[in-house]
Amino acid sequence: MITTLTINPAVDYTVKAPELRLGKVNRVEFVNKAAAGKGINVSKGVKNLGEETMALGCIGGDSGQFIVGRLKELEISSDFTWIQDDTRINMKVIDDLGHETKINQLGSEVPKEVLDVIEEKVIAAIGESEIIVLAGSLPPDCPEDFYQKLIKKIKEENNNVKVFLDASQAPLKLALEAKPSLIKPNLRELGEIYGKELSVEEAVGISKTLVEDGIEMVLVSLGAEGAILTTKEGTLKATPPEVEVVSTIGAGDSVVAAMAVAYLNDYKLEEMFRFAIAMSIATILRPGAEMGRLEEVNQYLGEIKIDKLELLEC
Ligand SMILES: Nc1ncnc2c1ncn2[C@@H]1O[C@H](COP(=O)(O)OP(=O)(O)OP(=O)(O)O)[C@@H](O)[C@H]1O
Ligand SMILES: O=P(O)(O)OC[C@@]1(O)O[C@H](CO)[C@@H](O)[C@@H]1O
Repeated sequence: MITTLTINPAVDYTVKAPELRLGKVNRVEFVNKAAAGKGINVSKGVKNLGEETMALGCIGGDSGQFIVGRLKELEISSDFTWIQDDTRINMKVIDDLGHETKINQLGSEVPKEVLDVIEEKVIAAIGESEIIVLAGSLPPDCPEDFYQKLIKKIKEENNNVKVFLDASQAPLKLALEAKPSLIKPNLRELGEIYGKELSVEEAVGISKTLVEDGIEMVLVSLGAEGAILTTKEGTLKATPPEVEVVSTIGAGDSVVAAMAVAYLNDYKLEEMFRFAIAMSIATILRPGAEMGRLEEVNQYLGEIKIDKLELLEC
């Protein structure tokens, strides 16, 4: 079982406004409404790839009700903790030039008692979970070391459970000390925690250091350029085919979902990475935060080019 935690979920409204004009009335072509937030997206991806998943987190109001209802329809188990305030609504506006403008709310504050309950639920889920995915931003006023402390607690409880982390900024930087099993920043996010813009070569260097420091897998996503994956075995670079993108929203989450499914099923590293990048292609051909499906992933596996960049001596 792959358990996900989304401490700051969202309902995503993705609209297509062909010629987005600032300060004008924009009429939209379509609306896609989705139960989202990074961990929830990972659960949707895991389910589409045929594995069991449980979504944890906190939700509130009508948007919270929508998320619960949608996950039920998708047959995804969830055990959310309710808060008084509404779950946020995130707007994504896609135009004809392929720009994706994302307007993400900060989210509702989560009382300390609720954070404690959620932590307890994560710890309780360890028994039946091989992998726990912690993903997305933290809500306002949530301590920035939330992920760091939670990873430490999970490891104290059971050192065999794998923790995959998809976070950014201070929560990611602080969590590195707790040594999650996998991190998946994009190139910009990795640069942010080192205070500079990074080249891919610099990202490989940093990934090697992180692996030497005890993080098992560092996957840096590079948008249309693909991704790099560094482990003790070295660094692999995946290059996806050129495709006509529908929406890249949730592409990173789909990579995390597929890495988790492949890890659970003991895939060899190269096949795991190929599977994850094929999943991202299946996902970007779908609207909004819809995740790719297994049959589509299988269709793209052969089109992902994997190169070995170098061996890492640890
Ligand atoms: N324009 C594109 N063309 C081909 N593949 C893409 C494109 N954009 C993204 N991808 C695929 O999706 C993967 C993840 O994308 P990206 O690096 O944008 O993640 P991200 O920034 O975490 O995204 P998000 O936060 O929206 O989930 C990439 O590694 C790549 O395989
Ligand atoms: O504001 P956060 O928590 O960083 O990201 C939230 C979010 O942008 O991430 C997903 C795509 O990865 C979307 O479904 C969602 O709206």
